[in-house]
Parts: sequence; C-alpha cells; structure tokens
Amino acid sequence: MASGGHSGDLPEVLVLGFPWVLPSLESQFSNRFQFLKPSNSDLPLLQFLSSFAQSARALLIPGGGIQLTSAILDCLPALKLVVTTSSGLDHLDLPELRRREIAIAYAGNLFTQDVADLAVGLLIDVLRKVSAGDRFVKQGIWPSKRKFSLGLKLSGKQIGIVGLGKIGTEVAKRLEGFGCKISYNSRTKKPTLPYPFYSDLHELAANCEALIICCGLTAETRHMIDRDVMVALGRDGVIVNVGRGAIVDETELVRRLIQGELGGAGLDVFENEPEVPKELFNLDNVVLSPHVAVLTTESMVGLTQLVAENLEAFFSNKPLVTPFEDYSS
Ligand SMILES: O=CC(=O)O
Repeated sequence: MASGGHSGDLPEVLVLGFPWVLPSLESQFSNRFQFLKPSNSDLPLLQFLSSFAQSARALLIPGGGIQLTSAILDCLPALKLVVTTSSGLDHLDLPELRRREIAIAYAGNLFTQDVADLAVGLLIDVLRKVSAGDRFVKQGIWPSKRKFSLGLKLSGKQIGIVGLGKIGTEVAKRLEGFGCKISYNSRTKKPTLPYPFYSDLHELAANCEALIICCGLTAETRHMIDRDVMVALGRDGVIVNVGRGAIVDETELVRRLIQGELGGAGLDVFENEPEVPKELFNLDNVVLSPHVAVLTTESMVGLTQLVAENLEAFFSNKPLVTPFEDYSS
C-alpha cells in the first residue's frame, strides 16, 4: 500500500495536503478509518490518485496549501464527501462540487471565538505596540534609548467590521466591551443588530479609524480593500485582517504602509502564504502572524472530534454534523 499501513476493510479517507489534525486523527481513529496519504508517496499526486484512490469516497483537506481542482476531482470517481478542516472554503470549487453532487463538511462555527479573539489581539497590538514594545525590551534598547514611541488608545475608537457574520459579530461584541463604536459593511443589513450599516465600503472606511476584515474570500470580495478604501480610511487608519489575504490588495497595502499613508496593520493572512512581503518586517506599526487565528489547543481538540464525527456520520449514512450547504457563496 503506497500510503503506508494496511487497515483491512476500514473506510478509506483520502488525505490531501497536511491538515493540522491529521496526527491526532490518526492516533485516535486509525481503528475507524484508513487514511490514504499521497504525501507519503513518491508518485506525482494525480498518478497516486489514479493508482490508489479510485475507491475513496471521502476526502480530508486542510483550509490552505492545496486547491481542490477539477483535475484532482477527475481522478476520484467514487468521491462523495469532502471534509475540510477550515471555516473558509475558498480552496474548494463549490460549483464544481455541486455539479458532481459531492457533499461538504466544514469547521462551521468551531473557530468563531478564537478568530475574534485574535482579531482584537492584533488590533490592540498594533495600537498599543505590544510586539514593538516586546522587541524594545528584549533587544536591550530600553536602557540606552529610554523613550518608546506612543501608542494609540483603543477605547472609544470607531471600528468598522467588514463582514458581520458569526466572526464579525463576535469581534463587535468584544470591542463594545472596550467602549468602541462599531459600524459595519456586509452583504446584507442585519436588522437584529444595533450597529450602523454601510452598504458602501468606502463610506464605512471614511467613518472609521480601523477596519477589521472578517469576511470570506469570494469573487466579490477579492481585492475589495483596494486603494480607494485605504484612501477613505485615511493616513492614520488601521487594517486588521483575519479573513483571507486576497481580500486586500496587498501590494497597495504594503506600499501605503511603507510610505506612511496608513496608520498600521495587523495581519494574520496574506495573499501568497506562507510568503509575506519582507518590506513589512521592519515596520513597528505592523503586526504579523502566521495564519493562526483558528489554531488553539482547544480548537484542534474540537476539530479532531468534529472531523471524526462527520466521517462517522457519512459512512453510516447519517446527516453530516456540520454540512456546508450554501454552494452559492
Ligand atoms: O483560516 C482558517 C479557516 O478558514 O478556518
């Protein structure tokens, strides 16, 4: 067996890429599923799939690092389920999966709190210069230089949430606790929420001191945070991105940060991960994190369980625990 390990008649789960939870799934559920791993083989991916994955009905794929293309799907005639470990689905070709009648299970709301926490953490870090202060102390600069540059107050700030779904709403709740004034732009107005809605993103930006990007990446949101939005946000404006890198025009963002035409940025996601524009490395008003908003010890325990439950449900012909059904988004 090219994937390593033979497990008799257990249902096969093809694994593409390197899902974070794979080691814990293997250690807890190897008696339930047989994991087929092309990454363990020397064969090119499509050749591996055509040789060893013809009967695989379920596929496990992480949220990043690999796109599920038609070329891959063409090699998987028996595929009926994709389980992805993310809440964002931009790595999946949704119309193509629908056309092929392949179901999707995803992380649902599992990461909502963690992502909202990190968004607020990044905002506080940019404004109050936590990481910059940490470097100032650890690099021994404090005794000689004495003065550390002033940060900015969070309390009372006008914050614009871009995408007021589950994550955006949790960010808003947290920031209300800091006395911030929240407004938002989203696909639709949320009548049950008290915050001012701006259907025009530029208007939102013009009325805010920071934008927190919480939406998913779609054809509509790609490069939605463009030059004009950044101009509207103004020279002191801050951008925090916990959505997807490509929602922001990264080249423009970097240029404005270098030129001092934007106040700062807190970025967990980038256009070409894991590549990050090196020009950002020396900017103290920029805080970078390696796409970890969803990753906590607790969330990975929950995710391991959720993936296993979705696989169990599928193989016993029961409804998925966290199906993704809105193929249009
Ligand atoms: O970025 C991570 C996710 O979409 O879950």
